[in-house]
Amino acid sequence: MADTLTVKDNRTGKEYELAITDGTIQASALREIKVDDDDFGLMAYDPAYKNTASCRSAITLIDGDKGILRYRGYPIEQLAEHSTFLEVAYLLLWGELPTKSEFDGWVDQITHHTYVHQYLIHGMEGFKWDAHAMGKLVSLLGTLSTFYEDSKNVRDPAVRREHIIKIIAKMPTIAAWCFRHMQGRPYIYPDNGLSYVGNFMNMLFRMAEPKFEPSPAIEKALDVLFILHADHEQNCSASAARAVGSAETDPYCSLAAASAALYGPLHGGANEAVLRMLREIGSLGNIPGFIEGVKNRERRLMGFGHRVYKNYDPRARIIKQLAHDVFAETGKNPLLDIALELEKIALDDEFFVERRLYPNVDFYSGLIYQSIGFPVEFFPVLFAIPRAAGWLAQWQEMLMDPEQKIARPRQVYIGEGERAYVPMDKR
Ligand SMILES: CC(=O)SCCNC(=O)CCNC(=O)[C@H](O)C(C)(C)COP(=O)(O)OP(=O)(O)OC[C@H]1O[C@@H](n2cnc3c(N)ncnc32)[C@H](O)[C@@H]1OP(=O)(O)O
Ligand SMILES: O=C([O-])CC(=O)C(=O)O
Repeated sequence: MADTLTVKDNRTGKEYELAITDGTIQASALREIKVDDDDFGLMAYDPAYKNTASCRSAITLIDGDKGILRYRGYPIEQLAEHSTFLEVAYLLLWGELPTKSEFDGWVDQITHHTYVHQYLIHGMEGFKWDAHAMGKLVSLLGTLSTFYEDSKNVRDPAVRREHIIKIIAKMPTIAAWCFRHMQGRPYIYPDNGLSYVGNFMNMLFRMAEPKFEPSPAIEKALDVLFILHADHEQNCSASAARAVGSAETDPYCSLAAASAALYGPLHGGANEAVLRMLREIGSLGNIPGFIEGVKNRERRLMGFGHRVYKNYDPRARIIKQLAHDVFAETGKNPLLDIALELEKIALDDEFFVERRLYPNVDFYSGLIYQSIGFPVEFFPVLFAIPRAAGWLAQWQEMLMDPEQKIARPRQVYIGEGERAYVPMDKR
C-alpha cells in the first residue's frame, strides 16, 4: 500500500507528490522530480548518506532490524552451511547458482589465472619488511592495472569478465606474497591442483617440501569465513569501488580504492582492532573499567555496532559457532573468554541496548584467524580477498545500470561569500 509525501521546491515554489512504499520513496517518483543541472532546488543534505540510496541493486539484501542477510535471495546461513566460496562468488557475480558444468568451467578459469607477473615482486621488494599488509595490497592492486591496459575497456562485457576472473584468481597469490614478504620468507607459487583456500594456505605456510596441507576443518572454516565476508551491499568499500568505477576507471584501480576504504578501523580494519583491544584488556578483571571508558566516550568497543544492523549480525552468530570448531583443532584462543564476557556485559548494559549495538562480523573473526596462525596485521587482507567478489559484482552491476552516471555528490556550501583578494602586506 503506497503512502504519499508532498515536497516543495523552495526555489521554484513547485510541489511534488512522491509515492512511498514500505518506507522507501519509489525510484519512479524520484525520476519524475529529477532536477536538471541548473536547478539546485531539490538537493538533499544527508551527511554520510545515512538515508540515501545511491543505487538500485539486486545482489545483496540486508534487513538490519531483523538481522537478515541474503545473497541473491539465498539466506547467508544456508550458503555458509552448504556452499563454497567460489560458488558464492559465481552467484554474486552472475546472479544464479551455477550448474555442475558452469561451476567446473568457473573453477577451471579461476585456477588458470592464479599466477601473477614476476615483475610484481619488484613492487613488493620496494616495501619495508614490516609495512602493513593492507598498504601493500592497496598498492599492488593499483600496480596490476599497469599490466592490463585492455582492462580499461570497461564497457565491454567480455573484457569485464576476463578481469573479474583474473582478480578473483590473483587475490590469494598477492595476499600470500604480502604475508611471505612480511615474514622474510621466499614466495611460493600457486599450486593449481589445490582448492582455492588450500592453494592460498599452501602459499602462506609452506616451509619446505612437501606442500602444506591444512586440516580439512581449518580449510573449511576459512572457506566459510570467505563466504560470510563476500558481500554486504553498499558498505564504505563497495561504495568506493562503485564511485571510482563510475569514472570508467579500470577494475584494478577501482578495487585498490575499495581496499583502501576497507583498511580503515571503522570498516574492515576493525578485525585487527578487536584483537589489539582484547590483548590490551588482557584479563576479565579489566573489563568493567574498559566498558566505563567506552561509555565515557574515551574509546569505542571495536567489533560492535553497525550502520545497518540494529540487531545481532547473522554472520557474527555463525562465526562465534565456527570458532568452537576451529578451537577443537587448534586449542582454545585464550582471548575468547574476554570476548564472551565483553559481549555478555554489553548486551545487558543500557548504553549498548539503547543504541542497539551488537557484535558485528569483525568481533569474533580475529580470534579464529589468530588461532590459525595469522598475525593481526594480516586480518584485513583476509577480509579483502573474499570481499573482492562483492566489489566486482557491485562494480559490474553499476556499469550495467543504464541510469548510472559518474558519482558526484553535491554539497551545502557554508564558506565565505565573495570577497576581494587582499595583498599579503595588507593582511
Ligand atoms: C565490516 C564492517 O565494516 S562492520 C563495522 C566494523 N567497525 C567497528 O566494529 C568499529 C566500531 N563501530 C563503530 O565505530 C560504529 O558502530 C560504525 C562505524 C560501525 C557504525 O557507525 P554509525 O552508523 O555512523 O553510528 P554512530 O557512530 O553514529 O553511532 C551511533 C551511537 O552509538 C555509539 N556507538 C556506535 N558504535 C559504537 C561502539 N563500537 N562503541 C561505543 N559506542 C558506539 C556512538 O557513540 C553513537 O552514540 P551517540 O548517539 O550517543 O553519539
Ligand atoms: O555494511 C557495512 O557497512 C560494513 C560491511 O561491509 C560489513 O558489515 O560487512
